[in-house]
Amino acid sequence: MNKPATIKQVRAFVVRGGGADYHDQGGGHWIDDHIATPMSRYPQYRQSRQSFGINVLGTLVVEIEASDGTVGFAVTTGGEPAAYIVEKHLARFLEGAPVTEIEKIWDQMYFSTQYYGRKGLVVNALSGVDLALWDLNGKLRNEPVYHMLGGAVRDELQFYATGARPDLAQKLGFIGGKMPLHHGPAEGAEGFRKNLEELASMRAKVGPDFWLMFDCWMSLELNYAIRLAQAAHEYDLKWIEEALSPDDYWGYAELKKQAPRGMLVTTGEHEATRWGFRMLLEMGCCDIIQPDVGWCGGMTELIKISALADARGALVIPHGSSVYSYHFVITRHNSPFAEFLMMAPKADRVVPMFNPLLLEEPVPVNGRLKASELDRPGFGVRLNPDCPLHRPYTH
Ligand SMILES: C[C@H](O)[C@H](O)CC(=O)C(=O)O
Ligand SMILES: [Mg+2]
Repeated sequence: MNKPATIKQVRAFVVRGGGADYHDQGGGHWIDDHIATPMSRYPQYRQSRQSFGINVLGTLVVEIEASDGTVGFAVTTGGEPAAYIVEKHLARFLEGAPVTEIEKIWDQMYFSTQYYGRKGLVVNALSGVDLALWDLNGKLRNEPVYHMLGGAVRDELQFYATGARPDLAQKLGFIGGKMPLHHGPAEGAEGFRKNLEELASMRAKVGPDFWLMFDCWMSLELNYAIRLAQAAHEYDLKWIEEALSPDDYWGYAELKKQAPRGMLVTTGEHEATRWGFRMLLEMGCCDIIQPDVGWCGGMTELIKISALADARGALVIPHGSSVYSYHFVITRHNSPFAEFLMMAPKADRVVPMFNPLLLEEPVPVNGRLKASELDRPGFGVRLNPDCPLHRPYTH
C-alpha cells in the first residue's frame, strides 16, 4: 500500500470584487438594491447593503500544497481576518499531516478554535481549509469530489435561480425563482403592500406552475413573517426563506406552525455545524435546511448535517457556493435540486456564480447541469490568474 502524501504548506490569500464574497459587486447590481435586512430599521442603511458593510470581508482563497507539489484550493467568504486565522492558527494542524486525515484535521481545527469560534468567520475559515483539503485529495486521487462522496444519484442537477427577475429565470429554463424581499417591517403597511404587489405581479408574469419564493435575509420579526406568509399564500409562494434572525429558533418553530399548509419554511444559510443544524431540526424550525458549504464547516461537516436532516425527513438545499455545492447535491437523495445565484447585475443571463475568480466553473444550461460536467479531479476548477491574490500573513 502506498503511503499518502503529506501536507507541505497551507497558504491563505484575499481577493476583492465578486468571487466567493458575492455581495462584493459594483454599483447598479440587483443584489444591492433596497433589499430588506436587519439593518433596514435604520433609514441610512436601507438602500444599500454595502452601506452597512456587507462586502467588508472579501473572498478568502486557501491553498494546500502536498509533499509532491500538488496544490488543492478552495474559496469562501472571510477575507483578511479569515486569512489570519488560517495562517496563524489552523495551518499547524495540517502541515506535516497525511492528506487523508480529513476528519482528524477538522476535529482539531474546530476544537482548538471553539473558545472564539463555533460559528461565523472562524467556521468560514475552517470551511475554506476543509474544502481545499477535499480538492487536494481529489487531485491526488485523480477523482472528482462527488466520486469520493459516494457517487452521483442522478444524471444531472436541476436548479432554481435566485435573483430579481424570476420571469427571466423561467425563460432561461430554471424550475423556480427566489426573489429578494425588498421592504422590511420598518417600511410599515406601505412596504408590506409593495412586497405583495411584487409577488402578485411576478406570479402574473410566470403563470401558475413556476415556483416563486421570498428570501427575507433575516429581516423580519415573527408577526410580520406570519402575516407575510399568510398573505403570500394567495400567490402560491413556495417557500419563505430566512425570515428571522438565525438565533431565533423559537420564532422559526412558531412560524413553521403558523405558515399556511403547503408553504415551506426554509433557513440555515447563516447556521453552522451539526450542532446548529440539530437545533433547527429538533426544534421543528423548517422544512428545508440551507447550509452553505463554505460557511457551515465545509464538506466534512455538510455530510453530517445532511445525514441528520435525512433521518428527520428534511431536505438539504445548500445555499449558493457553486461547485462546492454541486459536488454534494449530485450525491444525495434528500438534495433533489440546487440553488443558482444570478450574478449578472440585471439577473438577465447566466454568468458563473463566483465570476471572475474561477476558471472552468460550470453553469446550468437550460436550468440543468450534467453530472459529467463535474468529471474533473477535485472540484474541477482553477483560479483565474487575472484575479490578483494578496497574501496578507505568513507563518
Ligand atoms: C438575495 C439574498 O438577499 C442574498 O443576497 C442571497 C441569499 O440569501 C440566497 O441566495 O439565499
Ligand atoms: Mg437566502
